[in-house]
Amino acid sequence: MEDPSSWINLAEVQAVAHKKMTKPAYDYYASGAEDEIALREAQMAFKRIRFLPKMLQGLPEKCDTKVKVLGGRYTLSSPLIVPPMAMQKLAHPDGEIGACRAAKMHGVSYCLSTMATTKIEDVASAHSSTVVPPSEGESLSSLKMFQLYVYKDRRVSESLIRRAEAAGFQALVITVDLPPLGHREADIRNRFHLPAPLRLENFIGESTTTEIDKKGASSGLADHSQAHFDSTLDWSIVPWLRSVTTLPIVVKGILRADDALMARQHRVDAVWVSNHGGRQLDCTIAPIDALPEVVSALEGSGIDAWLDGGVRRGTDVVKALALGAKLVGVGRPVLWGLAAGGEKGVSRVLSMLKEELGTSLQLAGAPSVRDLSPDFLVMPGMTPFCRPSSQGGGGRRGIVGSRL
Ligand SMILES: Cc1cc2nc3c(=O)[nH]c(=O)nc-3n(C[C@H](O)[C@H](O)[C@H](O)COP(=O)(O)O)c2cc1C
Ligand SMILES: CCCCCCC(=O)C(=O)O
Repeated sequence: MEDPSSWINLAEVQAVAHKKMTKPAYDYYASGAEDEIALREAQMAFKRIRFLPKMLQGLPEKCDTKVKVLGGRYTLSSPLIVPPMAMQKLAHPDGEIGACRAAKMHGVSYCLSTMATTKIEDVASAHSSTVVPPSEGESLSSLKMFQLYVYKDRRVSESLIRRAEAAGFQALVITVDLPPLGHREADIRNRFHLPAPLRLENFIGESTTTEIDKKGASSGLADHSQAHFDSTLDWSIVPWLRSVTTLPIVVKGILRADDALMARQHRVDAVWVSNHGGRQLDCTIAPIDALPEVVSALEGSGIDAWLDGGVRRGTDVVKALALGAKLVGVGRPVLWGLAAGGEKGVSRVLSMLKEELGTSLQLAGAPSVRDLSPDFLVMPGMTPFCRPSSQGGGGRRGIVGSRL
């Protein structure tokens, strides 16, 4: 199991990573808040959705995965994104650089966390200098984005934004579902802290103390977020961000249609449906179950809906796309790949997922990700039926909302 090419699914990679990681690091990555209902539910909700595949569609040999995002500004090779995840060197010395390089090599977008163990500028230059060979005659294209936690001292946030913009990041993702930090019992029990020589590199030389690198009485994460993160944010943060940057703004952590409408009113560029991997408020709705309402609140606005949480299979990606997501994030499996095999491990995780996505599109009968729609799915509690059209050609499908 040492050789990434021997892995055949994402669950297997987690088992390899588990053996290699220290308990506090593994627990920090794997765990959710409190009883971990939201964590489990995010995955389970995908499994309750069924496909109604179309046959004999005259598909191309390889289905097209290109997507347009951020109001059509960018055409990307893949709908996949690595969401922001803190402290990637806890997994492997390749850390954020290994993960962003592997993502770029697969045409997968990458979002860097504020709480990284590698400096913004170093990640940007590693990403820019990664040369992607054309794949089947086509050049792969993806984005690099920066995720922001808003600090009580706005000068800290402003300086992070300016550094990210200067370094060439193409969008700013603001996370709105933390703080305060969720109640993560494993981290409290382990008195989680960042082991030396790892540091939160974006704060070196800044006045912000990090707390995370000292073993305290409880979780260093909770200490840091309580000391520095602004827990009083409201929608006025969007105009403030606009006053600091011209980058597209993505709001991450939305689960409700009325919040999506507020995002629309504030003209954000994308709404990222997420429950933070079940690490914040426990017992939240699964992101995939929240997606349809958010998509309908954004309809006609040109604002993208993106999604993450519980994505572990190509079929999960297809389901999210069919329900209207433009980008789909895969979180922990990337960390498991990193822990188990560094950059090569992340590369293997992304290649398995891309392969599963390609196969699932073909089996579902969709020539491209843009051809997907809810029509390919049977949602929980609904019974599919097919009836012949009155003209006798083809057939029309409907969904009866009766309970199974
Ligand atoms: C170890 C870890 C660290 C994370 N750090 C951040 C972060 O710094 N910023 C953020 O917005 N989300 C963070 N998240 C949440 C992810 O961006 C994403 O929403 C979540 O992992 C998706 O769920 P999944 O792991 O089931 O794919 C983190 C998640 C994990 C597992
Ligand atoms: C300072 C600690 C806040 C946690 C930052 C990382 C994160 O979002 C997570 O889920 O963990």
